[in-house]
Amino acid sequence: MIFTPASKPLHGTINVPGDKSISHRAVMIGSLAEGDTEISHFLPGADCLSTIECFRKMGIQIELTENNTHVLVHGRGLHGLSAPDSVLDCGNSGTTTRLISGILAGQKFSSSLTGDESIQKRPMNRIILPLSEMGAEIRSENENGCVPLQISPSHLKGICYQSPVASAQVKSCVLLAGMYAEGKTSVTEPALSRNHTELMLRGFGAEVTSEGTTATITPEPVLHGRKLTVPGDISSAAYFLCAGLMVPDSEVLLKHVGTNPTRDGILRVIQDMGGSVTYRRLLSDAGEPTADLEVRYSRLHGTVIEGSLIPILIDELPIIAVLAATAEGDTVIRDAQELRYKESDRLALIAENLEAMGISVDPTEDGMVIHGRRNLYGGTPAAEGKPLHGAVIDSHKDHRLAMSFAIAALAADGETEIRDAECVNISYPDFYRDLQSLSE
Ligand SMILES: O=C(O)C1=C[C@@H](OP(=O)(O)O)[C@@H](O)[C@H](O)C1
Ligand SMILES: C=C(OP(=O)(O)O)C(=O)O
Repeated sequence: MIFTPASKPLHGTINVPGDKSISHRAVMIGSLAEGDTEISHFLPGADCLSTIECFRKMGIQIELTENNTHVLVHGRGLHGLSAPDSVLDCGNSGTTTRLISGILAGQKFSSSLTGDESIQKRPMNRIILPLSEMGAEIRSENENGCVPLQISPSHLKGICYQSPVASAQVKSCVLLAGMYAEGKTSVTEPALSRNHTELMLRGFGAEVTSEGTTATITPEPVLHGRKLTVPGDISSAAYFLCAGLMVPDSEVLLKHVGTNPTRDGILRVIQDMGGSVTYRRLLSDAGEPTADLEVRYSRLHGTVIEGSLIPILIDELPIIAVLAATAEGDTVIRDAQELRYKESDRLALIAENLEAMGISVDPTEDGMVIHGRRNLYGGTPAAEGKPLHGAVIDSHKDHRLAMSFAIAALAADGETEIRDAECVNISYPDFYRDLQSLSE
């Protein structure tokens, strides 16, 4: 797909699609609840649809309406899943694979799960190890620490797990398995990752406590089906936040964005870089805060992004790197080695693609230094003086790279071609339509 530079300021309002993490969890926890769960503003991305298909295969009736953004889950209780008659396909979704494994470890039936080419390369030992410690029978079929995974019934016992990584998927997997264990289960992480599982389990009636970076669950909760509205995904809003900041004289309003403090690292970084974002209409539902975010073009400078900030902006690092490329001075990213284990090696591909667009980048083992070119950006959206060069970008079918470089193309001095651009379907099916709407 071909992208052209912005020829005028971006203006408009985006109804940000539902949060991917929360959409997955609503289907999973709703399936294990007693009675119906009605989910509004569900994200109809391919990843969340994979989660729905997996639960349908285990006997849960799930109805989709309103262009798949309204979901009715007929929950069957904590022990109401039935044995799937074929392998569970998690598609491209790490969240589906890791969270569902925790649930499957507690079932009285055997199951196997797999996913696409990218999922087959992603590390699963990070969940196999703690689940095995709980007594689960889980193994990687090819003994390479990846899917396909085989899970057989077993007796689980609660553990206190010290996770070596700040990963919400690992934490959630262990907590979900903890619902079926004997005794309490707790997970301590090196830094706090997104806490949607803890908040949602609590909202459905489970006893889950959080103290610092430790979350603890009491087993055998009775979960009650409920109505919930999924906040807009800050990871999707991120592309338009950055576009609005980058293109001179732009002003964009992003509606009903989730601003949970375990997800809002990008807003902290933008503030640190000198960006203007105004919060309006602040609301909160079951512990999940939301706001309308108004973003304006700003003259940005480089910053340092490291430590406990990393897990709270992990999926936004590709677009933050693009933003940094258009800022004045250097931006340093450290402690982000986790980015190598996503849908692609995002650290390598961010650096490679920014360089293809004329930005000088010094890659490191756990991050990079980006030498921003803001000083070359003349302060008008005209093609002359743009900080980046148009280039051919290989997304490696990674949705976050495709979207990040579609935004980079706005600040480039010629056409940019993005390969496999349709992969945005994973987390933001209407991304290109929404992007286009800001230039009309
Ligand atoms: O729990 C979740 O919903 C997610 C956790 C993060 O992964 P890790 O747990 O691997 O950090 C994130 O990158 C992913 O997009 C969604
Ligand atoms: C890493 C991501 O998702 P997942 O781990 O669920 O595949 C992502 O959406 O950027």
